[in-house]
Amino acid sequence: MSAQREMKEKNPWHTPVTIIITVIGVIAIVALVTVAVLQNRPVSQKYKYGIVLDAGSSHTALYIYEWPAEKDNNTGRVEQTHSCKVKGKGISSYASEPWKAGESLTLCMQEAEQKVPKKRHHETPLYLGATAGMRLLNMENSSASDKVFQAVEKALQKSPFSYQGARILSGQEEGAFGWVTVNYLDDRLMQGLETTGALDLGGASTQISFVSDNYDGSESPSNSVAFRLYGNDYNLYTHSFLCYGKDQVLRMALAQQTQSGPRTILDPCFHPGYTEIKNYSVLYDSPCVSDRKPQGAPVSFNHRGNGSFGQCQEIVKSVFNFTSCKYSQCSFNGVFQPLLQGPFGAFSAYYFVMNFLNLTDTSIPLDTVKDKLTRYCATPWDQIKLQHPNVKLNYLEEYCFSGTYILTLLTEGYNFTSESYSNIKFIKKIKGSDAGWTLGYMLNLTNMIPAEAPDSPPLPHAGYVSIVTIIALLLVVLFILSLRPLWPRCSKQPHII
Ligand SMILES: O=c1[nH]cnc2c1ncn2[C@@H]1O[C@H](COP(=O)(O)OP(=O)(O)O)[C@@H](O)[C@H]1O
Ligand SMILES: [Ca+2]
Repeated sequence: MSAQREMKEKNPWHTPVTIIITVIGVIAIVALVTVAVLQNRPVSQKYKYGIVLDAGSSHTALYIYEWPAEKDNNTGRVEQTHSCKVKGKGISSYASEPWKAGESLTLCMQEAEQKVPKKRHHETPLYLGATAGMRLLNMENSSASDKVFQAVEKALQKSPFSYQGARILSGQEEGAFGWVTVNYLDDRLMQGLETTGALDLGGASTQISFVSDNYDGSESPSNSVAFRLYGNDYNLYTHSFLCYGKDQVLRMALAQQTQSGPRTILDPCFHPGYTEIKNYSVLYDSPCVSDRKPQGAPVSFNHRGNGSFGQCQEIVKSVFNFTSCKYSQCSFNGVFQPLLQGPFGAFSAYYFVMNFLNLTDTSIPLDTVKDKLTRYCATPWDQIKLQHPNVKLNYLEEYCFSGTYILTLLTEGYNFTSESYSNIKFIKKIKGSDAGWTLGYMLNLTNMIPAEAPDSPPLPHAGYVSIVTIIALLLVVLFILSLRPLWPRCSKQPHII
């Protein structure tokens, strides 16, 4: 027998029994690990969708949200994937021809059908929420607002999505859901971090919402919204000022200047050289000013600008009432407001206006901001038009007024100081999703923010797989070692024979 052959015969690894056992063992381990990996792999990307229509006073916008299908309950991973701006004005402007309100939504609804995968259509919830424009129409003419809703419902019921209803949000809901959106997108809720206040400026109303340590909801309970989210309790202060959106405040400022029924006004909130003929009946056609329409006024007036920030601010201040406050402290119009606290995100028209004016940087001292706005307002209208040939004139003419209103609302109305002004961030989007009430509204209606913190698996996926693999390998080694008593017997057998 050669030395080589002897070695081979003595090597226990080379006996058929051991080889078979080892091969079976290895196959078993490979199978175990494969099953563990496959079983625990996140399900290949399947998404769910939700659609919210924001029927604002000035226009309607459609938002599509998306989240991983197996995680809808707890992970804070809902994102906006698409938005569509409905052509034309807000639904409340169709009071005299309601069917057009429904029709106006068609293009965006068709777009949504393209964007959401077909097999998900039937399970995709679709909501419409209307804000201050419809609140005002409902106050003014509730049958007209009902007809607008009927028309809108009819259009939305035709869609392949799971239509969940159209309704007017209360001011508290609008404020609170805006706050939920901002804090959800910033991952502040799940992690229980200090929250960000929300400032929303619309065309017909404006909202302020924040958590303040010295507010427990007992003073002015109508301004309080209590939440339990991811195991944390929040006592949110929120208030919505109807008629204090920028379009309605502009009406109030013009009403203030046309009380005597003049044929011409020289408006400091508009640029020098601006001149437009405006109709009294159009100006006063809103519940925010209708009771102040001057008797015996002519049909129209010549609206001329003289561009003075200081004088404009005086007019804007006159739309706030500071005379009475029955609470420990107030913002304006006798509305309770606790001490401002923490950072704030200011979105919607706050952002559009301040972004246009290049004033989104709140580290610039407030006095410098005012100086810049003073210079902007004093710039002749012709020059403004030349500098911004691509900006729609109906927006362009109002930025001096809107900028003045925003600074006045923040400082005189809400009591931001030159110090706390820097706590404000003017924002449009957070991580790709628009700041606004729509996301918070959908998260609430789909129960996607649990009251209690979700149970998280004790190990991350990779850790779990590694541990299973290591244990399996250990078992193989132990198994092979356990066969040791067989080794000498097997190798001796040929010698016996
Ligand atoms: O590009 C823009 N520049 C200036 N203002 C804008 C722009 N886009 C939207 N806005 C304004 O933002 C406001 C949006 O208000 P919205 O229609 O949401 O009313 P609501 O929230 O009071 O119901 C309106 O005043 C609208 O004119
Ligand atoms: Ca709005």
